[in-house]
Amino acid sequence: MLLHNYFCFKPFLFSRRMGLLQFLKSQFLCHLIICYVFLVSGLIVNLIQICTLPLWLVSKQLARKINIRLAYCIASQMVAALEWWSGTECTLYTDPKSYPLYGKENAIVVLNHSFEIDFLCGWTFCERFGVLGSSKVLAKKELAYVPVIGWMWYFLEIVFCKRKWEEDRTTVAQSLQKLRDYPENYWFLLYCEGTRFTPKKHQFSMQIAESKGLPKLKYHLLPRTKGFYVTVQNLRGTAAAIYDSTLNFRNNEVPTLLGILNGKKYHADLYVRRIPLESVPEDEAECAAWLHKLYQEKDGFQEQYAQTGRFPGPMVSPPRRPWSLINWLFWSCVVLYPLGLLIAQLLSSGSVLTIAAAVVVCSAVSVGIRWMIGQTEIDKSSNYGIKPAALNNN
Ligand SMILES: CC/C=C\C/C=C\C/C=C\C/C=C\C/C=C\C/C=C\CCC(=O)SCCNC(=O)CCNC(=O)[C@H](O)C(C)(C)COP(=O)(O)OP(=O)(O)OC[C@H]1O[C@@H](n2cnc3c(N)ncnc32)[C@H](O)[C@@H]1OP(=O)(O)O
Ligand SMILES: CCCCCCCCCCCCCCCCCC(=O)OC[C@@H](O)COP(=O)(O)O
Repeated sequence: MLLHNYFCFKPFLFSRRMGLLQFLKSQFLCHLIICYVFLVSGLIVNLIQICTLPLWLVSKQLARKINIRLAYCIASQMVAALEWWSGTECTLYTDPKSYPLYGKENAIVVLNHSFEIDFLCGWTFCERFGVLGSSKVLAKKELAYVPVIGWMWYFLEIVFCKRKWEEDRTTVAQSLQKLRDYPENYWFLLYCEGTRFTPKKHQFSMQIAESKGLPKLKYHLLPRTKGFYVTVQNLRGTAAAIYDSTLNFRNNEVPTLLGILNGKKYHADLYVRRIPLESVPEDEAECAAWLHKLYQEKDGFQEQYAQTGRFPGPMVSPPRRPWSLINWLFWSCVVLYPLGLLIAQLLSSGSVLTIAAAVVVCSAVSVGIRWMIGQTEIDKSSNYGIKPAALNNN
C-alpha cells in the first residue's frame, strides 16, 4: 500500500469495459517490474560506461561509438515505454523534401518546452530516424546528477549549463567545440525558453518582452538568445540545419510520465521546419532578433493548432521500429532471471528478517524511481525565470 501511494495511482476498479491488457498496464506490479529493469540495467550500463574510460585515451572515436550504443540501451527503454507500452502515436508535419534528410545530417533542434514528456517525444523521433544513441541537448547542470540518465549523459558529451551566462559562456562553447568531430550524426536539442512553461513564468517573461518592445507570445516563454547564438556559432560547418520543432498533443491532453507508465495512450503532433544553418545571421544581435521572430512564428503555429487541431503542411507518421522493444526484452531477461532466483531463495529461506530486508530495499528503489520521475514534473519545476538570476534556486 505504501509503495502504491508513492506512485500516486488512482484507485482502480476492474471494469468490463477495460481490456485485460489495459488492466495489466495499470497494475503496480507491472510498473515495479518496468522500473526495476530500467534502474538495474541502467546502472549496469553506467558501470560498463565507466569501463570504457581507458579506451578514450587509446581511441576516442571508438569509445564514443561504444557509448552511443550503450546510451541507446538506456534511452530506448523509455522510448519503448512510450511507443510499445502506452501505444502513444507520434505524427510528423513536415515538408516532404526535408524528410529524407532527417537522421542523415547533424542538426540543431529548437523545441517548445511545455510538456512533461516533450523530451521523450523528442527521443522517440530520434529513435525513428536512427539518431537516438547520439542525440544531444543543452541541459541544466542539475540533471547530470540524476542516476542512470544523468550519468549516461556524461559519457555522451552532453552539454551542461548552470543557466548563469557569466559561467556558461566559456564552458558551453568549449563543450560544443568538442562535438565538431563527433563520429555519428546527432541532433542537438535546445529549449531556448530555458525552463518549462508555467502561467507564472509566462507572465514574468512577457513583462520582460514588453520592457524590450518585443511582441507578446501566447504559448511560449520569451526565448533566451545567448545559448542559441553560442550553439549556432560553434556548430557552424558541422550542423547542416536548424529543425524548428513545435510540439502539441491532441484533445488538449496533458501527458505525463506516470500516464505513460500506466499505459495511457496519447497522440503527439510535431511540426518540423528544416532551416539551413547558413540562413541564421552571424552577427549576435541579428541572430537574437532572428530567434525572437522564429518564436513569434512558432506561436502562430500553436494558435493554428488550437483553432484547427492541426499544424500546417502534410502529415507523415514515421513508423516505429522494433529495436526499442527488442532492447527492452533483452535487458528484462538479463535482470529478471537473477531476481526470480533471488526471490525463490528468499521465500524458501523463510527468514522473516531477510524478507523484511528485501521489502525495505524494494521500497527504497520505488522512492528513488519516484524521485527520478519527479524530475520530469512541471509542478516541481525550478524558480528559474521567475526571480532575478542571483536568487535562482534551481
Ligand atoms: C524530425 C524530428 C525533429 C525533431 C525532434 C525533436 C527533438 C529531438 C532532439 C534531440 C533529443 C535529445 C535529447 C532529449 C533528452 C532529454 C532532454 C531533457 C532535458 C534537458 C532540458 C533542460 O535542461 S532545459 C534548461 C537548460 N537549457 C537552457 O536553458 C537553454 C536555453 N538557455 C540559454 O540559452 C541561456 O541563454 C543560457 C543557459 C546559455 C544562459 O542562461 P542565463 O540565465 O544566464 O540567460 P541569459 O543571460 O540568456 O538571460 C538573460 C536574458 O534573457 C532574457 N529573459 C527572457 N526571459 C527572462 C526571464 N523570465 N527572466 C530573466 N531574463 C529573461 C533577458 O531579458 C536577457 O536578455 P538579453 O537580451 O539581455 O540577453
Ligand atoms: C522504461 C520506463 C521507465 C520509466 C521510469 C523511469 C523514470 C526515469 C526518469 C528519468 C528522468 C530523467 C530526466 C530527464 C529529463 C528531464 C527533462 C526536463 O524536462 O528537465 C527540465 C528542464 O528542462 C528545465 O527545468 P525547470 O527549470 O523547468 O525545472
